[in-house]
Amino acid sequence: MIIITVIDCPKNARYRSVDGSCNNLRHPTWGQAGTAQRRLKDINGRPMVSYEDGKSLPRGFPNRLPDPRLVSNVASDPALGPFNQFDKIRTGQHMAFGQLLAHDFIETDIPSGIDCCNRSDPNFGNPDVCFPLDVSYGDERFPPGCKNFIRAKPAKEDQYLPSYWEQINLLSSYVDASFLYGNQHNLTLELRVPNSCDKRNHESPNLGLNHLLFVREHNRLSTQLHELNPCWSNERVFKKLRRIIIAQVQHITYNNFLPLVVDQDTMRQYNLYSKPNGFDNCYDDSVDASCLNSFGIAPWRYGHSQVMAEQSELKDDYKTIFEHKIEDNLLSPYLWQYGYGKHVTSLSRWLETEPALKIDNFLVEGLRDKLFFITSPPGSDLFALNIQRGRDQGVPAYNEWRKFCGLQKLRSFDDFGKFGSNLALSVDDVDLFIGGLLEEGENGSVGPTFSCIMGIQFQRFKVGDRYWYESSDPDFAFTKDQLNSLKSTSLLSKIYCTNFGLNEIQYDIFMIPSLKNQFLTARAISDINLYEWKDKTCVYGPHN
Ligand code: HEM
Ligand SMILES: [Ca+2]
Repeated sequence: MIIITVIDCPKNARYRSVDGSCNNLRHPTWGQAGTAQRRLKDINGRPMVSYEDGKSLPRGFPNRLPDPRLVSNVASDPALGPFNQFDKIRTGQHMAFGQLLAHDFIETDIPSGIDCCNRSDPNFGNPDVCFPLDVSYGDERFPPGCKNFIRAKPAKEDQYLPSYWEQINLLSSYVDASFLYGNQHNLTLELRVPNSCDKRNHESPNLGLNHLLFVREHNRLSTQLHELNPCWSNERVFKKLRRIIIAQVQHITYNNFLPLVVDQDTMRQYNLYSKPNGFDNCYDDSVDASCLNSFGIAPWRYGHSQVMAEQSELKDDYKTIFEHKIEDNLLSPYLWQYGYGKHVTSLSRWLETEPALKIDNFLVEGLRDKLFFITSPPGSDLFALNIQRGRDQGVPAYNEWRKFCGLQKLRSFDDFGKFGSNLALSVDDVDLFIGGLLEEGENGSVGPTFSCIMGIQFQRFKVGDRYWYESSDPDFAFTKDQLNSLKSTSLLSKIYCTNFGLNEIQYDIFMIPSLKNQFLTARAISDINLYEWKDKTCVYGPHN
């Protein structure tokens, strides 16, 4: 549980807080872990919210809308394929980094240990807590009837709360590598080591691997920085390095990763690229960087459709593959921990070169039929969960978002092509998750509705972050040389090959190796130059 305390912010803090508090000095809780998610407002200033009773009951409650498992079945009919196509550009590591980022900015607070299908559970039938699925007869995987679904908790103690329910984000919303440094103040300060303490990091092997990547990067640079500055205390090295790693994550996210998620118009319209050189004082303290409910519920779940059917190993000849099915390896660190981590390199090779699946309306069997089936048989359906969660959190239907984004509403089911009217009873009821995924974007990116919501969110993460890495604020800025050095060397391929022991790697790890994105030796890609952080007055150590 996260406890929000009343905050008296230090005025000239040199480092961002662990939980995101005091980033915004006028609104110290904006973006803070444990606060409410936010809603977008339409052009008339009305919040984008849609509860059945206008306050808290899920959209469509109790059964005005088709059951989400049914929608999932309809939208995933292989006859409507092609099914499970590979992406022509993006790698598995593109998928994996998207999940890592999700674990940087959003984790909705959802209670556990409640069985909404069990009459003797005290919450049985309580619509504030339970919103179970109702699986139809004839489902090929799950028994008919009640299937557990626990509602996200409403936020209670937040000064910004409206009259309807908002849900809680347990993480700091800022892009601040909190997947690595955590979201709770005392934990990080006590350990003074990156603790990779996001409790979901075993969800999939690709995720655990990426956590490991940044733990190793922190530890590698920490030794170097200490050698350069022997008189620095451990705490000083830790804090400086945390700032450096956050800058790397911000730079990579905005300049290499996002351009492969949203279209180029969105990148430009929302000013998402960094300046090629020097500072950018884009900070605006009227911008709230807190995560938007609508963003976490559907657009940023686009990555579920990229997840491949396997999480495999590629040996050093880059040909021999040892396949591991994804459903057999969820909620388990086994793949990257067994044999004392000896298989990390081969797993990393596979993620780096294997194409991700195309961003579309299909999820692999391991997620749609067999999600967590080993730990909680017979498992679940992530597609259906995403739809139900959108309804649970009062997120309006797809057409409302088309309108919000200035796009034409779809008028009839013919506009959905082959899927027809099985998605909902009215075209205005189609859920955002499915409507958004049925759109196609340029070069395989997400379509215009998801791009629009993501554009707004990533602009807020950037201009609403006082500690944004390009800032020249004298309290905490990098020097111009440090910043330029970070901009020219922050490349995930370098971090990846250095920490996973690869001798060569393609220049842009988010894109499949090709003539334009060739393999280079690890040495050919520049590493971060920590000499820029050498304190010339510091020769002996360790003192302070
Ligand atoms: C690799 C396998 C993955 C698994 C097994 C997985 C599983 C899950 C599960 C079980 C949930 C909670 C569903 C609910 O009850 O609402 C979830 C939520 C979510 N996932 Fe994934 N996911 C995976 C990959 C990804 C990827 C690649 C992305 C993005 C690129 C992503 C983004 C999200 C987001 C944004 C949420 C909502 C988080 C929240 O609000 O708490 N996931 N995922
Ligand atoms: Ca964060």
